Amino acid sequence: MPAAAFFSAALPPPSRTLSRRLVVSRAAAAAASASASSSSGWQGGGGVEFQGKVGFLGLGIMGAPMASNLIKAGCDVTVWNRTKSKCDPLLSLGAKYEPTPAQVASSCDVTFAMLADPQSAAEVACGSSGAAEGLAPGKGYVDVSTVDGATSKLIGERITSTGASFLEAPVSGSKKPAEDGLLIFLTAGDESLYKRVAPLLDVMGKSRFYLGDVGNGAAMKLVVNMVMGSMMVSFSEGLLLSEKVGLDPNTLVEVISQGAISAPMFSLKGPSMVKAAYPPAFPLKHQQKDLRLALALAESVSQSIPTVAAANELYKAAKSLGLSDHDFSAVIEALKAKVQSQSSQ
Ligand SMILES: NC(=O)C1=CN([C@@H]2O[C@H](COP(=O)(O)OP(=O)(O)OC[C@H]3O[C@@H](n4cnc5c(N)ncnc54)[C@H](OP(=O)(O)O)[C@@H]3O)[C@@H](O)[C@H]2O)C=CC1
Ligand SMILES: O=CCCC(=O)O
Repeated sequence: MPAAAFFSAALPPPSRTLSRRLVVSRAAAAAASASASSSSGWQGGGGVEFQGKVGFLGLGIMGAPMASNLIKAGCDVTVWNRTKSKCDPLLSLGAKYEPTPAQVASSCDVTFAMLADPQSAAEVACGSSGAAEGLAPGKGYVDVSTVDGATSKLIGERITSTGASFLEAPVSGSKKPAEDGLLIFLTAGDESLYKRVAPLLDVMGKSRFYLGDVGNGAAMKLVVNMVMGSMMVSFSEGLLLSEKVGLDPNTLVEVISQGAISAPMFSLKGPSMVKAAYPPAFPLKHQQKDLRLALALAESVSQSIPTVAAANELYKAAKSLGLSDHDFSAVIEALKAKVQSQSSQ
């Protein structure tokens, strides 16, 4: 059975409301696909089939492991990255290379893009030698970068003007989940493209949400990341305060891990934050970008998000301290600097 037919049969029909969504975990997809037969082409996790060549643009912290997982799963992958040397590890795994996004898009059936920010996502999709120049009817473009809804719509309009299909699919989950194929996809846009690439999403992720119109995936991602950015600031304040009042911050991390506010983020980042080590998994500059975009999203519906606004100021201060390329947990250093300057006044 073709993948699209399989998914139409296996998934519940979406409701007609704006919030309509399909939520599928990899376990559920694999279990359902065990009963589906397949004839030829690539067999992904759970026996679900994807036919065609896959392009991948942007091989940073996230893009490289995502593309790598597709290659390891047996997909025919063609890569491009602005800094060409970052393609080398993927080429060693068997990927092909094309020198422009347009050439990747033109040589592949579906192209994924994982770029830094709205500007780079738009440039790679719509700029000179951008992916749109290589797209045509029957092809698909899936933007997994974290951008704002307006940028995503702009990219989507350019992509669909070529006759190709567009899906926005930002991800929740960082470097390790990307390496382990455990990302969460927040998709919106062309539903048949969503169904077509579902087997690929299931290689790279543990679950996928289909959220309706383009912009809804971007909005969901920004809301999630604004909560995360504020949580990190609050955690940083707690770590510093615990130390200042004579407690061991490592014990605070342990106490938090056992209670109602336990979160993998605190357990994972806490021990290295106590040692003032911030190896980049989620670069601080991207977290600040997401807070900036979340503030604009809130502004668009006249909602006040004062905690996020305050957190954003701290991330901006951290950037001015030269911490942009460190992990976002380095925001604690901006707090330390603030506390120090207050105590020296
Ligand atoms: N790291 C994380 O934990 C997560 C990140 N994200 C989001 O995913 C996206 C990528 O993140 P991440 O991989 O961490 O970021 P990186 O900074 O590691 O990678 C950014 C990528 O964008 C490319 N790029 C930047 N500017 C341009 C440009 N002007 N033209 C072409 N390419 C460009 C870079 O190319 P080059 O190598 O040449 O610099 C690189 O491939 C971001 O939107 C981020 O917010 C989402 C979930 C988790
Ligand atoms: O955008 C980055 C998200 C990082 C995470 O979900 O851990």
